[in-house]
Amino acid sequence: MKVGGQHYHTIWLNEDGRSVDIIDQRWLPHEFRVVTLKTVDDFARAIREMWVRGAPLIGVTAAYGVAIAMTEDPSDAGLDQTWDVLHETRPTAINLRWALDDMRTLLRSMPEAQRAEAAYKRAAAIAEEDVELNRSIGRNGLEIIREIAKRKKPGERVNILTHCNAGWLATVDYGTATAPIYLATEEGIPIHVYVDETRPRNQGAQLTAWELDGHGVPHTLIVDNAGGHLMQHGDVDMVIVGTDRTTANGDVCNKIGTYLKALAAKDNNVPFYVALPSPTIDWTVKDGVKEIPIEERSGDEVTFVQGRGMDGAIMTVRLSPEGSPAANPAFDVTPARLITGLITERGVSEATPEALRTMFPERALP
Ligand SMILES: CSC[C@H]1O[C@H](OP(=O)(O)O)[C@H](O)[C@@H]1O
Repeated sequence: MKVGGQHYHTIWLNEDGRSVDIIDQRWLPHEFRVVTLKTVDDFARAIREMWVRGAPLIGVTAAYGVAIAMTEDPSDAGLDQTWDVLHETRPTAINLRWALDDMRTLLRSMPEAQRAEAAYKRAAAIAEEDVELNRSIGRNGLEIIREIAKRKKPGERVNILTHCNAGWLATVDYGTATAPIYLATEEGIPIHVYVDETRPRNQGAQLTAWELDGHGVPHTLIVDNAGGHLMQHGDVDMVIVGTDRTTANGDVCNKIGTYLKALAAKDNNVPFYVALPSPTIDWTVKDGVKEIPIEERSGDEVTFVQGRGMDGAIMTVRLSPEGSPAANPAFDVTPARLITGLITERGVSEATPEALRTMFPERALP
């Protein structure tokens, strides 16, 4: 997407054909920093410390991490070691394991001398596929926004609530939950987005707000706990969020707080949609609450917050007493029963095993 009039992806191969640049999202919205990843450990750190984040982008980053590893040690042992190092970075987004498995399966069947070139080619293809998937999700989600817009009075906006950042910063480009929002804006449909700040990492306040501001999308930043109140008062026409792993039954794992938004939406008859690129479906899992590993991040992310001081410097401050430990589960699972629809690249699916099997017959497990 455009940043200051210049088009960017979130990740790209450098002209040396080996190193990879990323937007280091830890400093947004205050600073736009690009960093170069040159070793497998650089890639692992970037994922683990959330320099890059978002399920699709984590997968693409890992794919390039495998590619650079093949320039260092293209042996089977090197490939397995790289798989292990990158896989242990973050446990919840299925795209990480999907991308690592995709790369290892491809490369294992090849002579070592051909692995590096093939790996970069495949990583680039996965990145390009992500952009196309998101464009399709955008088109399919746009239909929903169009239908809601038809029911609005002249001059009224379609009010959309989103949680965390499932924007172009969570993918290579376009985003998943934001793709329909961008297309609706381009089409001239009057929309407005309520952006959950999304404690504790504040992906909404720092990333989604920055994205929407940069693209002229009307939006209002709200605290995470305001969404239910807004829905009770008819101020939200639809909710659209992303996902880090969706089960074969349609349960959706996403950033912590998503489940509570879905409960409020159900209670107020507000349609709750999930933008779901098919690589984020884990066909091996049925019950999301019981089976999806939920990342437990450092309590410091809860007890400290980063921002820009009055002097313009970026700083981190403590929020709570030193004697108060914090728990920090990074995701939760929204049961399929609370979901109106899954907006995939092939269309909008009900959140049921039958509907997902029908939409992706070649992927569903017997
Ligand atoms: C398009 S997937 C985005 C998804 O990833 C985010 O998690 P994190 O920022 O911790 O990687 C969040 O769950 C988003 O919905």
